[in-house]
Amino acid sequence: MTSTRTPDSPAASPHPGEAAGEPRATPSPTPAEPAEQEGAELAIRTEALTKRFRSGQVAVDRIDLHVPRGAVYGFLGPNGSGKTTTIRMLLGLIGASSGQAWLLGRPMPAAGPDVLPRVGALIEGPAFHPWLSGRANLVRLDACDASAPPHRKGRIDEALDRVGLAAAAHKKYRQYSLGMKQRLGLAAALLRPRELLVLDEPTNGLDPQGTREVRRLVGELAEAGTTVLVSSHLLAEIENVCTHVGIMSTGRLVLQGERTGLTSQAERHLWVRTDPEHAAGAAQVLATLGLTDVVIDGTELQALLGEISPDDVTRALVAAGVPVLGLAERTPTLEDVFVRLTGEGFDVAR
Ligand SMILES: Nc1ncnc2c1ncn2[C@@H]1O[C@H](COP(=O)(O)OP(=O)(O)OP(=O)(O)O)[C@@H](O)[C@H]1O
Repeated sequence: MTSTRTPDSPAASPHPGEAAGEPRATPSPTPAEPAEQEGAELAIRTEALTKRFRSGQVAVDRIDLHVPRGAVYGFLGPNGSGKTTTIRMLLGLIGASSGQAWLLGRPMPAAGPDVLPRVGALIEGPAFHPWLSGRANLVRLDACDASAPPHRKGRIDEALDRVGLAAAAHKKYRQYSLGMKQRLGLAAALLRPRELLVLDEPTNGLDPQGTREVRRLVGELAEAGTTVLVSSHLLAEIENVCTHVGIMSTGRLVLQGERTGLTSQAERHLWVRTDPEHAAGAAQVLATLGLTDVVIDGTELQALLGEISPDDVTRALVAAGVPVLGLAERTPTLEDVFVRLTGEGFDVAR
């Protein structure tokens, strides 16, 4: 289950699997690692942040995250690639084995008490009471937040409304579907304005309509000036709403930057559709022209275009007697970039 944990509340005890006796991240800045300043350009920064569990597994391997203020940063990667572990370190819920992290320009976990009230989070972990209604759970969470602004009732109703839970507000939490639980977690993160929102897999358990709503909500929050870090193992679900992305693969940050820049550098793809009798012949034509990585999937073909123009491909196919039922240059997706970088499908788990 994924629910919310407000980082305002005291940090959780170390994760059960956390390595004991390991060196932790230096909590306060040293002269060699100067503190970032309030108002720093980056809402989140890490330097060689690393987590090694007691099992010996390095779940997060020296990552340097750069999340600019005002960005919607898609923190992407297959299941098990280290996203949640990173987020838990960022929020001070588990200690780092080495490396350093700053939130809103302040070193973590040392500055947690100051900085976490300005950060909303949706992350894994039990936080809601099963026998209370969704609304009563929010009232309870809000009451624990000493720095919450007044007018609690209005804020709670507004948060429930924003995530589409107004009608189910009085239902008991244990009767909520996974998607409703997820929405309640989001509502808790939205109880008051935050400078930074950290959402771990917010679309988990949501139907396509719920996923669209989360995307819209993230867009609205960003427009209002909130920096949002949103993690997902479903690239396509989230990539369109992101201004920046960081992609994890087996604990390493393999790619980071502005989303449009990352895909425009990727290689051009061609998609062709023909009839069943001509698919193999079409593949032959593409290969002869110099296209690479030609893949046939029924009557559809995909290939890397290189420097060849789609018009030349159309002419060559027609000249070879291949019926061209469809042909398009396809904009590479982040998944294409990921697969090319890692040689793995995006849904690979380990
Ligand atoms: N307490 C723990 N002890 C040992 N290994 C752990 C622990 N927690 C996580 N791991 C391992 O660390 C790796 C990274 O896990 P993490 O939950 O950070 O991945 P993730 O990218 O968030 O995955 P998902 O998308 O499935 O949530 C995984 O291989 C996981 O099995």
